[in-house]
Amino acid sequence: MGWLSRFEPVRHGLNETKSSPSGSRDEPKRSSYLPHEETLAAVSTPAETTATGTNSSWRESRVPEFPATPISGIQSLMRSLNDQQRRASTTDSRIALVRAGAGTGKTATIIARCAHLISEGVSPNSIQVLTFTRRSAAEIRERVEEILGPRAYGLNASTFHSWAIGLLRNSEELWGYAGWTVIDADDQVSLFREARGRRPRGFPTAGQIMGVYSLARNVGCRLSEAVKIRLDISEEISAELGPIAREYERQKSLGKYLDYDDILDIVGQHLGGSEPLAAWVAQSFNHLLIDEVQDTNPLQWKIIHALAPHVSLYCVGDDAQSIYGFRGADFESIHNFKDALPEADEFSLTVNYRSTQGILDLSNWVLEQSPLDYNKKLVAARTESSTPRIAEFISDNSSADWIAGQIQQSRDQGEALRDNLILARSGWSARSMERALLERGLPYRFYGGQKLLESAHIRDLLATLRITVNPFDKLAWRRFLTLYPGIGPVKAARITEEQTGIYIDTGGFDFYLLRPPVAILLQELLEARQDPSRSVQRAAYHLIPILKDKYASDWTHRRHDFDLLLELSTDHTSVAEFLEQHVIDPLSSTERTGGPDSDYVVLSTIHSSKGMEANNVYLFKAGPGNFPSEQAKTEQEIEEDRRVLYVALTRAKNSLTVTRTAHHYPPPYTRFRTDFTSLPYFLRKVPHSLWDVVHVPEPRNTFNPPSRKRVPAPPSEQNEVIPEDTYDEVPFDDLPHHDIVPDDIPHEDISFDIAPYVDVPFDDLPHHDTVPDNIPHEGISFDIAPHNTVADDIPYDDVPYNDVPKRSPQNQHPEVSSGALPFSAEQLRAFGITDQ
Ligand SMILES: Nc1ncnc2c1ncn2[C@@H]1O[C@H](COP(=O)(O)OP(=O)(O)OP(=O)(O)O)[C@@H](O)[C@H]1O
Repeated sequence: MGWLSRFEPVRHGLNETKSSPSGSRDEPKRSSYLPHEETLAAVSTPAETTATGTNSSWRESRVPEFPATPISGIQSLMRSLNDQQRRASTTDSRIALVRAGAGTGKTATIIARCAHLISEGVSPNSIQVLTFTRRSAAEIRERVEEILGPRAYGLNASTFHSWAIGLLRNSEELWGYAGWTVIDADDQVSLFREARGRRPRGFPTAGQIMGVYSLARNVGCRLSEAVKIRLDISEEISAELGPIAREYERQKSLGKYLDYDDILDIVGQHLGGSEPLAAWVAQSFNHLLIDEVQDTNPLQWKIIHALAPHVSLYCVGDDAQSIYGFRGADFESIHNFKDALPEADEFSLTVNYRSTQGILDLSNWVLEQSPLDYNKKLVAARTESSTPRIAEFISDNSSADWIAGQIQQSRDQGEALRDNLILARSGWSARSMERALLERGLPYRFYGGQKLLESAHIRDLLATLRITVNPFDKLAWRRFLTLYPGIGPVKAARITEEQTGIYIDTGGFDFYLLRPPVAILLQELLEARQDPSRSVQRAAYHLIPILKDKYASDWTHRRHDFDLLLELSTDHTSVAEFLEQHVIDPLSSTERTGGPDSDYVVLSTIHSSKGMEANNVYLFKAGPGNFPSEQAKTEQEIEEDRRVLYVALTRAKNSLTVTRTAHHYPPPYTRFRTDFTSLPYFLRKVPHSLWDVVHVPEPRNTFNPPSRKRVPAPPSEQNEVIPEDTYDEVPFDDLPHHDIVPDDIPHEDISFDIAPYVDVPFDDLPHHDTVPDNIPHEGISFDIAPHNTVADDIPYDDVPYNDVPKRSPQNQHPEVSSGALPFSAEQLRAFGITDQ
């Protein structure tokens, strides 16, 4: 079958052979997250709706749904735990905090906790685990199922956002966001770009404004305070950001959009504002378990706090692994746990089962250098020894080539590729590593890179589907219409206004006013709204010829993504659900490559590597400027970067190799004119006993500046950084990826791979307009690196800043009737949440 024929009219559609996401097993449908009909019926009984949320009400409602019977899986699990873990996982405390260091078995303990509860007779349906990544939610669920078998089916484990959107969706009449579209960071930036308008050079970019606005919402501070933390701008400019945020909110309301921040904020505000509502929501799960609690931000805390009186709360975390401060995570929340919830019992786990003592010694040393007292000295249970290695290179490319060579050698000696984990600070900084792996033909999966649904060709296709779910989605209309030759932004905006107006008046579109191809596709998609795979097929069938032209330069690379998209769509029962789930929990485009048994190297950003471990870990590009990052200015930011390094080091089981590059591209290719010796650097004075220096002969075919004055320092000096005077001008043609930039682009404006740990949408990069559309943007960065501008997982508005209006019926779209805070007594009564 030809490739395009997959997208031709379906006779034997994929839906006919649709299997459950977890395979052929007849898996009971996971419980919907929250108040659904049965729950509503149940809470309508006065005795229960008046639950006050005291301990006794929690205990009374904890009626076992399965008889407690011995299960051999649980017995052997309990035997495999140490005393501390066993005590922590079987506690009777209603509120518990397990605070422990890296590799001490926190994940093992939360899994054991779930298994213990179920074996005691608690229904898996009434256990809700909240995690920070889809991967760890899936891991917890799968491992509990491995231990207990079918008895564990129905355990709820999801990310905070996924859980919160489930809550909004399962009782839409109450919350009032039916038909609203969840938008991702790219769409947010587009709205901010419009709200920002034509401001002069030097004014914060749309991405930066979005970043500070999100920060304000997450930490609950005023916008102007967030600006002071994040941006170095005058008060006059800062004052202009309030109206921009207000306009953003207005546009969101008109387009019926929810951003990431809205999802948690709406839930947090409502639960925090109404105890009966919190009690009602908590009816769906008697046990709430939170993984990585150190990464919760004030909004997430608000939710936990509101639910705490009504459930058994079990939290695990490690303060030394708190690395999400940039999106509002409160490092102190774990320290203040007992103040917030005095009833809590604390448990600690102190023995590390993952790493050799040599690896832990280096990790411990890194924390010991901190002015903060982490009070963590990891001790290995393992008796084998290994000493970490440091290898220094003259360029990132030679470092990447060497790592790839090491992995290839180990594979030749029979080791699995999956035994190797390569860690980089950002998707951008991992690029040269990807190139080296590709060159050697080593399959890899990349965690934390560009997400599938973020790529332009996929967004083009999905825009079409989005209109059918939310006819007011202006961003989607415009993206869809401008795909067609002859329709520019102005015409697209006119058609959008026209059609949304018609929709408000008639509840449908006027197809006669649209061009035939547009009308046909739209009509087909409207009919297929309950069939996501058919929708994807139809949209692909119509649009692929257009997209093929639009992305001609790298079409062969992009076209396979449509297969993946089609595969993903089969896991869902409606287009709305499909679109939403993949915005909430996006899948990296490489996460699904290879079959489940295929062997591949794992390449990950450090932030995405939480909870991972591997026999051999390579920390790529750990030089000055990265640890801490040059963008880390405040003490808190520097400390957070120390913890990022700590997370990276503690992923290693048997061997740990740190690489760094002594050379940085000189001006004019970057704006880095810094003397690197003057930068703070966590690994500058590492005692020689803690690592072995590997002297690597410079490999062939790597970036090698022609007039370089120095060779890598001899081993004795390798803990020192080579001074800046060794950086010579590097001709453009020696820069990696230079060949993707055509000759007519002004090369002076371009550098590559040098924007550490930022995911700035291409269109937000300065100079982006110097690069024509047919150049693959992924390969290009410019010499800017705003610090963590785009956070990918953040929550909405308590209006911590006075200048942005509260969400209320008055400032929403005419059709919208709810969203006001808090719910009225009438609303609560109507939904059986209260009876008076
Ligand atoms: N009691 C035990 N006996 C043997 N191995 C154990 C025990 N507990 C945990 N382990 C192993 O130790 C490793 C680390 O465990 P786990 O991932 O649960 O730690 P963690 O505290 O969640 O780590 P991190 O926070 O660093 O991701 C895993 O390989 C796990 O199988």
